[in-house]
Amino acid sequence: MKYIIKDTDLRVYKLSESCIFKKNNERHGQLSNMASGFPIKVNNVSIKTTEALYQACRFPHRPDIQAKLINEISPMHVKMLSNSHKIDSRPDWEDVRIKVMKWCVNLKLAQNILSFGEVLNSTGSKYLVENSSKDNFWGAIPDSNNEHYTGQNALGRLLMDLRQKFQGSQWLDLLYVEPPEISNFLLYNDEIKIIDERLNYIKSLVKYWKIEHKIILKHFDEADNKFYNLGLKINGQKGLF
Ligand SMILES: Nc1nc(O)c(N)c(N[C@@H]2O[C@H](COP(=O)(O)O)[C@@H](O)[C@H]2O)n1
Repeated sequence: MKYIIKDTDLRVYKLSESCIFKKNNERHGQLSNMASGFPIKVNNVSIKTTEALYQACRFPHRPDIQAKLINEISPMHVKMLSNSHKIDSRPDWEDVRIKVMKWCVNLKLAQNILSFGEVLNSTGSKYLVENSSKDNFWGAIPDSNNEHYTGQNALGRLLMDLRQKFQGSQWLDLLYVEPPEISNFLLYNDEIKIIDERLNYIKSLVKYWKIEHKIILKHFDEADNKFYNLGLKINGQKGLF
């Protein structure tokens, strides 16, 4: 099922059917954009959280603000800092923010495919819902008993969509992340292009195999070379896995 998000779309989620996430250190907290441990690299710039990446995308024409957001350690401070510069947001921000968020969470998975993939898998088929006290756009607001959550839950729905793709047969395609189709998608004045993590994924598997199975190392060395050559050939092309 696809989670197409429309502005008028309020939904009600039952606690018993949902994985509710809020704080990083609570259950399912790793689904939050504020969660650390899922670093991202874009145009060779290291970014600590999806929150920092998402907020930096508000200001493509202000690399100075992007740098402040990216260098900020606390993701909550990132959000507050971004809020303080809201007036400088790209003029079409409201129209493009869902596409940007989708790209951010895709990248979180592509660059942390085993760890974040495990987080997504651990939620089974439950609804994913960001618990927010006041934001019923990205999240959903609990009732007084914390039993029902009402909101558009845009972030949760993007994550459910991502989980569904991750659990499908084409999941390796998620390693090939195309930028959202929007103008001026820039980091530090440089255009953000396709991010292809397929070769890195293969290398990480080969590294894992070498550590875990030293005894059959020579076979994997041979495979490593083959994969590496394959990787060089496939670099930049879609759909070859
Ligand atoms: N931790 C937290 N506190 C809140 O009050 C929130 N609204 C959220 N939601 C997250 O904030 C990001 C969206 O920011 P904008 O409102 O678009 O500036 C996004 O990561 C939501 O998941 N989180």
